[in-house]
Amino acid sequence: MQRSAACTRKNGCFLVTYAKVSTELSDAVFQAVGELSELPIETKVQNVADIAYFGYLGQDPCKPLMESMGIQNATSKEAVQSFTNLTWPSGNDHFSDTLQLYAKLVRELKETVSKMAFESYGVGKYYDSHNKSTDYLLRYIKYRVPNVEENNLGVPTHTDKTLITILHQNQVSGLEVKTKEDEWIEVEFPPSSFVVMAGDAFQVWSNDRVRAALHRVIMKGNKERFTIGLFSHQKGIIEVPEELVTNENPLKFKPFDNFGYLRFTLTEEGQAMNALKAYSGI
Ligand SMILES: O=C(O)CCC(=O)C(=O)O
Ligand SMILES: [Fe+2]
Repeated sequence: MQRSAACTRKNGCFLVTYAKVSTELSDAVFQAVGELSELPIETKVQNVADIAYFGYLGQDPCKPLMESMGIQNATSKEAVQSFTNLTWPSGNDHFSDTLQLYAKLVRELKETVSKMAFESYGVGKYYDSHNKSTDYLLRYIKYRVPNVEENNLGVPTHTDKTLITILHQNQVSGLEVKTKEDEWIEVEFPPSSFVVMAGDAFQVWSNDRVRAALHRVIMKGNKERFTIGLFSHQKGIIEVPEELVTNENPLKFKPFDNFGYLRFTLTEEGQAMNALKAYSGI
């Protein structure tokens, strides 16, 4: 299998080296979420959310290898603090300081990348108002090593429902991206690298110019895998900028409610792979 060509614009993602997150911070954040994942299950299940996947997920028979927890509104100091109070009632300043700094820096990366994307399409004037209405969810995802007779699928094939997802992993690989030619390619994360991935909301915003990355996780080897992702969603309604609607590329989507869509994808109808067209296609 090729390993270098997974993250390309054509596949809806790219790899960046981001030195603002130092090796020390990266190690500290993986250690912090490692400790979080070791807390008793009774503590972790208290992380409930209005939208299921924003909170604690685990023991799912469809995804038995995976467990995850989300910190909603993760770039707000108060939100990280109240998450920390929930999980460590006697306090854990090291956890909240580490997570806050990490979320702030990865958010800056997301902002830089989105601004560049807006400018490259000649619609930079919309960037500020778009940026103000972004919601940030920070999640860790932990994958255990499968038992001998178990399937090694960590996360089944999907696109994210986000505008942009930014992923960072410990040393253990497993993420695969599907090309337009229907080939699966494993993503290699060099040190200090992050995967920037377009989600369905970005596909809508770009009027189908950018395709949301189709991806999955396959566990290989005998080490557990951790990923930390910053998942950004749009509050309010996304309208395709009029500049991106042309005779050659007519409007493909109705005004799009990102959170409404997220809820829709958790319904039976929305579990279909063509959920985006079903929800918002013209
Ligand atoms: O763990 C990964 O690399 C990807 C996780 C993922 O695709 C997701 O949580 O949406
Ligand atoms: Fe994903």
